[in-house]
Amino acid sequence: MIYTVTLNPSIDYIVHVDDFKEGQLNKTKQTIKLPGGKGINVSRILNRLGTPSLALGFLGGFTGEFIQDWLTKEGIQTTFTQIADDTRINIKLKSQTETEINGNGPKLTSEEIQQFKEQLNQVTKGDIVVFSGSMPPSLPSHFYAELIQLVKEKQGEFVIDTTGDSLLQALKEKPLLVKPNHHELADMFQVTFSSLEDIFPYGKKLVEMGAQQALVSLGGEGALLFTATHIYYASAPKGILKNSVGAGDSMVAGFIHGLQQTNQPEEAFRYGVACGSATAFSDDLATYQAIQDVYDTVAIHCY
Ligand SMILES: Nc1ncnc2c1ncn2[C@@H]1O[C@H](COP(=O)(O)OP(=O)(O)O)[C@@H](O)[C@H]1O
Ligand SMILES: O=P(O)(O)OC[C@H]1O[C@](O)(COP(=O)(O)O)[C@@H](O)[C@@H]1O
Repeated sequence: MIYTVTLNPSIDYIVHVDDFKEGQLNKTKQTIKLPGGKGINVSRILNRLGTPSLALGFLGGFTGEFIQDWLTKEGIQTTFTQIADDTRINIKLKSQTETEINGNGPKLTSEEIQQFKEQLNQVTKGDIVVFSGSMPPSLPSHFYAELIQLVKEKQGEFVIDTTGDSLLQALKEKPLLVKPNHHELADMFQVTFSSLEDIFPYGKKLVEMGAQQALVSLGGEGALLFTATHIYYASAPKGILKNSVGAGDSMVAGFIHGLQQTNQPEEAFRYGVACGSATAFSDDLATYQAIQDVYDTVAIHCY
């Protein structure tokens, strides 16, 4: 079974404004409300690819209900821990440029946290747990480390898509996959990248430090995959950018799906790139058909 863990889900409120002017009254051209949060996005794409998963995390209030209803309608299995506070709303403002305002997240009680941890007891050998995204402020900084230990005790595998120290600490536990984007990778090692080759030593480092596979996404420039033996590069498939929110999560979902289907990292990479780009070319996350259309155009170069 694949479990996705979204500790800090969100409603993604996507607001299109023509010619946004700061400090003035602006009118929206179009608004879209979507269930968000990285693990939830992974579950939604897996579902479209026909790979079942169980979505875990915290949900509360009217915002939590919106997300739960949406996922139920899509036929996604969920066991969210109910919380008293409201799930956050993240604003994605699309105008001349893209601006994001992400909420900090709700308050969690110690009972709610304990209840959530008990969910991980159902993990068994060979299951994959996908830990994705930020944590609400009431969780301790070592929370992911604690959850990873729980999964390892059960002999499960884990994927982690988060940033900074939580990601660095997780590497020694041998994640099946990590997926920083190039900005996050540069921040982690306090460096700057000015060419594709600049990224190579740091991608390799993720593998040397323990990752079984490391995807480094490059937005509209494509992506790199580092394995113990190879470096693969895929330029981004061509299309019209509509909304890149969730592109990274779609890539993670595509990779996991591809790996389950074929057990070939290169093939998993192809699925990952197809899902990421297909989502970037869609208002919501990519549909199955959009993914298939892009899949046929992905070209991979092996270094
Ligand atoms: N403008 C774009 N055109 C084509 N593909 C894109 C575009 N933006 C993102 N993608 C695809 O989605 C993947 C993940 O996007 P990225 O923005 O790097 O992730 P994140 O959302 O985690 O920052 C990229 O590696 C690429 O394959
Ligand atoms: O948990 P975080 O890091 O605050 O990110 C949450 C945001 O990330 C998203 O999951 C999108 O992530 P990506 O664009 O990286 O795929 C949004 O749905 C959500 O608003």
